Amino acid sequence: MIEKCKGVLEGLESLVDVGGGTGTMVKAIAKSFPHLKCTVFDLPHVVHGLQGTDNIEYVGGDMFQAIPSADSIVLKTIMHNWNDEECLKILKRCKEAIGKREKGKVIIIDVVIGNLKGDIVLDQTKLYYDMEMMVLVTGKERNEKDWAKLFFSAGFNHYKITPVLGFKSLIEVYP
Ligand SMILES: C[S@@+](CC[C@H](N)C(=O)[O-])C[C@H]1O[C@@H](n2cnc3c(N)ncnc32)[C@H](O)[C@@H]1O
Repeated sequence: MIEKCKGVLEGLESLVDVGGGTGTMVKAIAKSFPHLKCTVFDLPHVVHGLQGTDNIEYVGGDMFQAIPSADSIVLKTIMHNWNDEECLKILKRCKEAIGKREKGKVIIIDVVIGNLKGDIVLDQTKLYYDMEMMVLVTGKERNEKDWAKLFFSAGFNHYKITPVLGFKSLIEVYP
């Protein structure tokens, strides 16, 4: 992500990685963007006892209740775990977290089915994950139309999909 989409994070002052686990991705981002104030947000038992740094903070909580406020909210491989109703709740909490910030956006890293026309292997991988999500959790993989419906229903205004991360894409969603 840092190699291929550095511009996505440029100019931002703060970032929250929702469902960020123990902070693997945030540590890499913080290294490349030392002035970016980063928060790793995950369930309390996941972040319990983890030590932050000058620009990394760990916060425990529930993304369905409230998400810490920031310029950018990252959801990496989160949304495909949840059904549409649950995703709508998460996106609404993201919108509240961005508030009226001028640079505010949500950055989603996830599958977009059918956006790389002609790549059969990637399409098959995406559909395999769709099946996995259906069987293991309440989630699914989504095509652009599914994503757009969620974004607009949650009150977002526009979005941009960049298919640069293998079978996953980076989606910027703006209030
Ligand atoms: C599939 S993992 C993705 C982890 C990481 N973003 C990645 O891409 O490797 C989902 C993460 O969401 C977290 N999570 C699940 N429910 C949550 C909730 N209600 N609030 C905050 N985090 C949650 C899990 O603890 C886990 O770390």
